[in-house]
Order: sequence, then C-alpha cells, then structure tokens
Amino acid sequence: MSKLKIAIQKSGRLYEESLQLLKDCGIFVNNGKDQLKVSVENFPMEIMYLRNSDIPQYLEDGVVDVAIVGENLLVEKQKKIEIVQPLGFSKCRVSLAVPKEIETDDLSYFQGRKIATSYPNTLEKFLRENKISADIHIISGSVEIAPNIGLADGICDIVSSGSTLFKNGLRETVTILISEAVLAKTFKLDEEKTRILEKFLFRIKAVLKAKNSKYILMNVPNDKIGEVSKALPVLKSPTVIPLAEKGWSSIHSVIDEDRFWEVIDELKDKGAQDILIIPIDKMVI
Ligand SMILES: Nc1ncnc2c1ncn2[C@@H]1O[C@H](COP(=O)(O)OP(=O)(O)OP(=O)(O)O)[C@@H](O)[C@H]1O
Ligand SMILES: O=P(O)(O)OC[C@H]1O[C@H](OP(=O)(O)OP(=O)(O)O)[C@H](O)[C@@H]1O
Ligand SMILES: [Mg+2]
Repeated sequence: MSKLKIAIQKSGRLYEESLQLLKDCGIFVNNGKDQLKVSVENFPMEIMYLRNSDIPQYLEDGVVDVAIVGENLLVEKQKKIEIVQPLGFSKCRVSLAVPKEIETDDLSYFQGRKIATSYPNTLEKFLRENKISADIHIISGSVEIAPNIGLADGICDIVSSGSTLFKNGLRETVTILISEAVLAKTFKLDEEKTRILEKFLFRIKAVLKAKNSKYILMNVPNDKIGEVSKALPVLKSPTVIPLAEKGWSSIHSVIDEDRFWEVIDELKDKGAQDILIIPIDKMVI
C-alpha cells in the first residue's frame, strides 16, 4: 500500500505546531528529529523533515505529496502547487516598514529608494502592481537590521507581534499580504494517495472545527427554553435535559469561539443561568 509523503519543517516556526496537528489527528510519530525521514505506524504516511524554503520546489516536482508550509512562502516561490487547507497557526503578514522617524505611511515613500527583503518576488510584484520603482536588496535573514546599518531605506519582511520591528526602531507602514500555515499538495497525486489525503483532511477538519468551537451548557427555567434555544446557533437543535429541581432544564449545545461573548450576553438576557463552557477535543459533523 502506498504512503502519503508529507514534508514538515525540520526546525523553526512551523515545527512544533505541525507535529501537534499530526498528533491531534491521531498520527503518532516517535522519532528524534535528527532522523529526516520517518514512517508512521498507525497511518499510511511518511514524514520528511525539510527546510521550509526547499518545500515548494519539492511539492512542484512531486518529490513530496503534501506539506505544511507558510502561505507567504508559496506566494514567494510562485510554484505550481495547490493549497488544500488553511491550518490556523503561524499567522503573520509580509509588510513594508520604515525607520520610525519617517512620518509617512504612504507607499510613494519607497519610490526610488532601496528596500531590503528576503521576499524579493512578493515585493517586486507588489511594487510593479502599485507602479513604484525601487531598488530591491535581497538578504536572507535579520532583515530588520538593514536600515540601521545604512543598507536600505526600508524593509519588507514578516511581521507578527511587531516586536522585532519595534526593537530595531522600525515602523510597519504597508501590509503586502497576510499568511498562515497551510496544507499544500502537489498536482502529481495518484488516486490511492488522493484517498489517503482525503482521510487525513477529514481528521484535520475535525480538529480545526473543534478548536474553533466550545461546548456550552446552562440551566434554564422551562418557560424560557424556547427563547434561549433561539439564541443558540445550534448544530441541529439543542439537547434539553430535565433537572432534578422541578420547572428547570439543562440545555447543551455548541457555539463558535468567535461568537462566544456575544452569545453569552444574549443567553443571560433571555434567562439562562449557571453557564458552563467546555473545550471540545474533536468534532465530526
Ligand atoms: N514571527 C512569526 N510569527 C508567525 N509566523 C511566522 C513568523 N515568522 C515566520 N513565520 C511563518 O513561519 C514560516 C517559517 O518561518 P521560519 O523562520 O521558521 O523558517 P524560514 O527561516 O523561512 O525557513 P527554513 O526552514 O528554510 O530555515 C514562515 O514562512 C512564515 O509563514
Ligand atoms: O513581529 P515579530 O513577532 O517580532 O516576528 C517577526 C520576526 O519573526 C521572523 O523572524 P524569525 O524569528 O523567524 O527569525 P529568522 O529571521 O531567523 O527566520 C521574521 O523574519 C521577523 O524577523
Ligand atoms: Mg523566520
């Protein structure tokens, strides 16, 4: 039986959460990461630990079948690859930044200036689309230092919390793109591997859905059940269980993490009491 070859970053920003996702999907990997190719016992999968920057090429060539990579890297490398599923971690953006003394946020500041970056293709395309002509200076890391050592007038790099920019006296002015970790696949996938990928994706979706949802239970006077139920964005209809105390019931349901506070206020207003919110481990719907 064939195995789905998945590439994962060997070390760096994506490593921990990529492995955690596999674990949450019930795919157990027992190895030290010095072993660069590892088979999984309980799923038809083979893991390859690679440098993030090499992964897009391997995907395009079909050397690996799927990979967990930053979306920004796929944009940068411009390879023929398909994004199958955003994964919700390693969220960041690729932005332009200038020394904090520069007062303008306007893109025209960069006209005729020098910009240091590790993402030349992304930057070049963005500048071309916005009719800015600038001198792109490629460096492979520590980009934020460039303006301080007189190497460039501004930079284009990854920003997440913004603390690297701040510590280096820089200020974010224009966001070029936003990114998160994604599961990407090669176009060269045969039928058998496509079936394995579907199985893997089914598990990933159950994990992601559970992460974005909460189990909610509350006590409600029986005459308020209708009103409270209406406020719940339920999967089908809420579970209603009578309490030992006459005239009261317990209502159980699932709500989206991002609607959480809004829904709680409404539930309280409609008569719900003793509201409990519980994390969900997996969710198959
Ligand atoms: N500060 C950050 N916060 C959130 N996500 C980030 C951050 N920096 C990078 N990322 C994301 O994680 C990915 C991997 O970044 P990382 O710095 O670990 O590797 P790299 O230096 O690009 O690659 P390599 O594995 O080739 O050395 C990036 O492509 C980006 O999508
Ligand atoms: O906005 P922040 O939260 O400060 O994150 C941004 C920083 O994170 C990344 O570097 P990383 O730490 O991955 O180092 P690297 O350049 O060696 O990859 C990126 O290149 C920025 O420098
Ligand atoms: Mg980095």
